Amino acid sequence: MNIKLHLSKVKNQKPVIQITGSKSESNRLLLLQALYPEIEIKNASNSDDSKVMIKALGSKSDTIDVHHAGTAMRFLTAYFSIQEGRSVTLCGSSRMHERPIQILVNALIQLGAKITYLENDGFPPLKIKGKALTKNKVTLKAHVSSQYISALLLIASKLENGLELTLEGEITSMPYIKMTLSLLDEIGIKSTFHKNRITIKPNNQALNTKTLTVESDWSSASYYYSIVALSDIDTEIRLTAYKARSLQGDSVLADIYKAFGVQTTFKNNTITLKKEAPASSYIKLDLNNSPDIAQTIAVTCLGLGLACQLSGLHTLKIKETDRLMALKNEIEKLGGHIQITEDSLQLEATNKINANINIATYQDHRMAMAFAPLALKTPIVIEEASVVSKSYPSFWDDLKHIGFKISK
Ligand SMILES: O=C(O)C1=C[C@@H](OP(=O)(O)O)[C@@H](O)[C@H](O)C1
Ligand SMILES: C=C(OP(=O)(O)O)C(=O)O
Repeated sequence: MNIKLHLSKVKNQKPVIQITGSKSESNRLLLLQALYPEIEIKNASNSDDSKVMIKALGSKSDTIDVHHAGTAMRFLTAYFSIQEGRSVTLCGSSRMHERPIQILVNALIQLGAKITYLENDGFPPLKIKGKALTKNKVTLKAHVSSQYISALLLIASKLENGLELTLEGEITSMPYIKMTLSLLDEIGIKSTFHKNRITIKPNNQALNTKTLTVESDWSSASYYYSIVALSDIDTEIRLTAYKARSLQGDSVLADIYKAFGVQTTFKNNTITLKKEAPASSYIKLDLNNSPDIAQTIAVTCLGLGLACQLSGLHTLKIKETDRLMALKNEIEKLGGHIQITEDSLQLEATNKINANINIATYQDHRMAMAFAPLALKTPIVIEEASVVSKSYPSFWDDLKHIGFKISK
């Protein structure tokens, strides 16, 4: 369903929004909980991707459908590879069947796993016959998706001889690898990461019972950073529940949005975003470590009429959609001038945004959420608005709470 958005001003009572738990942290902890039931999880994400993960891990079926959830696809491929005696078909949405998985599958096969492709080589759906994996050394190309690496790390302590993983080439989305290692550390599984080699010892004993509280999702916070950046000086929005030391790479937003005049303060698990100054005139960023906020930042720049140069975007083409192409199409409809390459985008400064444009969302939650803040500049229509549930089901309700007018 399409929705029309309009917002003249954020409601001025300093609204507080409770954001659901990080889907990245949740999907890691859910998998670890399946391996180590001693773990208790608080503030887990209510996203579709986490619901898919919960359902898959609890399912006895021989066919598991992960829909659009990349983390579920990659993490469960590793998980089912070590479920001895179990045979499953792991499939997803039509887009999931276009998202590459060969690097992970090859690594698991090197460790002894039995995995075959049911349609196209290198892509889901997969047939996985679970067995004990006894080999422990594997080398993997690290520039395509960090999810392959996290998938192996999550099961590493359950491999008979642990894991010695060598990463080849430039490492993409590094904070997500560090998040995986930090969560393992929190539950008592130690690792070493020297140069390009990660080592984890086997652990087949029960862990000490442990409750972990998932921090709220920083990628979801990005849309509020954009809203505040596009608002008048002194506009404030509060978001909860965040931690002083985040495991999420997208917490870099607090630094990045200073250039847009947005200051972040942290108090009692709440962050306050406040527009304090005009934005800089030009934005140049390498987003290799935080690819999920690229769309948000590009649209903030468009809304503020700023030129920007974003690099490190080579993974965007294999996400929920080809995000570079999708951004180009929709920004051009709005009257923006944008050039894209395989791994970057360049936006020219524009001072006019076309009104009442229908923004296509390409089954990508982040397309819908990234363009919504533009309603502060001009009325805008978001097509297939329900896509947001992949990571942030209450997004539209929360926008209403801060004053957005939303009509069907
Ligand atoms: O491990 C994770 O939770 C994620 C890793 C990133 O993917 P890539 O490593 O494929 O860039 C990110 O884009 C995705 O939303 C979540
Ligand atoms: C890329 C994303 O998710 P995934 O790869 O897990 O589908 C995302 O949430 O932006």
